[in-house]
Amino acid sequence: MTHLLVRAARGERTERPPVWLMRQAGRHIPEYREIRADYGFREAIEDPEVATRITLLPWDLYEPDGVVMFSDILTVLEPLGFDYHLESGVGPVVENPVEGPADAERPRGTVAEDLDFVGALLDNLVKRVGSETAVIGFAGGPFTLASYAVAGGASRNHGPIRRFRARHPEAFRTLLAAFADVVRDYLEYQAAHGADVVQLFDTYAGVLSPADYREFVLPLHREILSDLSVPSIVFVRNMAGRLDSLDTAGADVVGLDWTVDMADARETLGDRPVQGNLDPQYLFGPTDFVRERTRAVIDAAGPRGHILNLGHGVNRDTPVESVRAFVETAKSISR
Ligand SMILES: Cc1c2[nH]c(c1CCC(=O)O)Cc1[nH]c(c(CCC(=O)O)c1C)Cc1[nH]c(c(CCC(=O)O)c1C)Cc1[nH]c(c(C)c1CCC(=O)O)C2
Repeated sequence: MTHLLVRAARGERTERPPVWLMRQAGRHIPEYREIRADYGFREAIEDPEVATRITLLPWDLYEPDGVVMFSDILTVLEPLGFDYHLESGVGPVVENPVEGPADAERPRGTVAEDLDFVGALLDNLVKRVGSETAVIGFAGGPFTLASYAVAGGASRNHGPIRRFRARHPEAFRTLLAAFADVVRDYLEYQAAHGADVVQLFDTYAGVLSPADYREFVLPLHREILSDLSVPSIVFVRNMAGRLDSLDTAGADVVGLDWTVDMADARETLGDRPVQGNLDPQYLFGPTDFVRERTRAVIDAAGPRGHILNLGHGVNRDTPVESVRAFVETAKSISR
């Protein structure tokens, strides 16, 4: 059986839109917060049994059309030669950030060895729910990873990596290319372990000027995504007005944030399958409002090649009832 999510990713007409949520396995779920009281963030990610339990929390609550492996985009920093941890209240911290242009390339590890816990997690998921729902893998994109690697953590408007691009364009290019090589290996590794679909989160690449995105990042997106052995989704925020660029990133599906009007996106992108794009903050409104706005997204996207999702990750403290209303709206459709 081909999963509904895969059929939509290929651009088929579906009887209803498949639905999942970015960051569905996380802090909006009370049981997640309980598990995290017993395990550190990296401990949870690196223990395949704990990561399996966390991945399946939203499956137990909502039965979405895909389960996204519980992991983080930053895990791949390890084979790239960076150490990191998550600091509560601060966010991710990279302990040995890029020091300068000479530091753009470091000795690299191997994905299959350094990230063997991800393969074990995917094996578990395929065994447990693979016949019922799609298993979704993912990786961070080169720009988003490089932003953390250069700034050493979250940064306001990604100033450090943008300054690095201005001062050291060749080192910037080398750094991104090294990241892209590992990311491609990593996504193929996930496909080999049974991921049905993979998503590239280059969430922050939209802070670049259109010309810089086209020159430095787009060719790498193509290198990563073209000819992968499973369908792929590309997600970059703040690309309203330049979806034509994103359309050529090599992905089967273009992810849309909530600042894009779905009907406009359809006009620009033609037959290209799309994913999105309800504003995650709408889930803090009344459930009738959630249903109505979700229905509007589904109607604007039409019956062919649409994966219903939020326009970005689900926020912490989002009511479980709202997420349920969102998923049920997709499931109630029959066409
Ligand atoms: C930039 C980025 C990161 N991580 C990710 C991105 C790209 C996409 C996006 O912007 O949403 C992607 C990500 N992070 C996580 C997933 C898991 C799968 C899913 O449910 O979608 C995915 C796909 C789990 C996580 N990753 C993280 C958590 C929270 C961990 C916790 O506090 O328990 C989860 C559930 C930690 C993390 N990791 C990162 C950030 C910014 C944070 C939050 C820091 C904070 O606010 O405390 C880096």
